[in-house]
Amino acid sequence: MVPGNRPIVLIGPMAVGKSAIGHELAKRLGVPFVDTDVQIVDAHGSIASIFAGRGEHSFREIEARTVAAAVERAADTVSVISLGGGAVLDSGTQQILAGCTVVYLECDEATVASRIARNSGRPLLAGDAMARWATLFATRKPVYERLADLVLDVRHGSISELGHRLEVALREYANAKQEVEK
Ligand SMILES: Nc1ncnc2c1ncn2[C@@H]1O[C@H](COP(=O)(O)OP(=O)(O)O)[C@@H](O)[C@H]1O
Ligand SMILES: O=C(O)C1=C[C@@H](OP(=O)(O)O)[C@@H](O)[C@H](O)C1
Ligand SMILES: [Mg+2]
Repeated sequence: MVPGNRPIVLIGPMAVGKSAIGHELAKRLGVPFVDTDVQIVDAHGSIASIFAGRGEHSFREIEARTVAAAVERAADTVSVISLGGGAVLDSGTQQILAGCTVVYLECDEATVASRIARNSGRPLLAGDAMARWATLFATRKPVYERLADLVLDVRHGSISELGHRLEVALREYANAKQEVEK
C-alpha cells in the first residue's frame, strides 16, 4: 500500500521531471493524475501568454487557486498531483501541503541542462536559461527541503525506473509511518 488517504504531491525545480514522473507514478499505482500547469493552460491559455498578458503575480494567484482546488478534490484519497516549480512559494499552498505526502524530486544542474536548453514555454527561463534556473533553484531549494516528506534523487534513471523507485519509496514510507502510529 501507499500512504493512506492522502494526495501525493510532487515538487521540485523546473525540468526535474515532476510532470513526467508524476504521470508514470499514477499509472503504476492505478490512481488519478493531475498536473496543475495543464489545468491552468486548459482554463487560461498558455503559461507564456498568462505571464505576457497578465504578469507573474496573476499567474501565481491562478496557480494557488488551482493547487488548492486540486488538493481539495483529491482529499482523503490517494492520487498524484504534480505542481509547477514555483507553486510552493505561496504560503497558503505551503499550509495545504501539510495534509499531503510531499515528494521533492532532487537533481542538479547537469541533470536538467539539456532539457533546459530545449526549453520552450517557461517564461522564467527566457535569456540565459541555465543561469536563470540556477538562481531560482538556489532560492527555492530550502523551501523544497522544508516541505518534503520524501526526497527522490532523480539524477540517474529513466522516467519508468524513477516511477518504480518512487513507488517503492512510498511503500516503505507508508510502512514506517504505520509502525510509528501503532
Ligand atoms: N529521468 C528522465 N529521463 C529522461 N528524460 C526525462 C526524465 N525526467 C524528465 N524528463 C524529460 O524532461 C523534460 C522535462 O520534464 P517534466 O516532467 O516536464 O519536468 P517538470 O514538470 O519538473 O518541469 C520532459 O521532456 C521529460 O520527458
Ligand atoms: O518554476 C516556476 O516558477 C515555473 C515552473 C513551470 O512548471 P514546471 O516546473 O513543471 O516546469 C511553470 O509552472 C511556470 O513556467 C513557472
Ligand atoms: Mg511540469
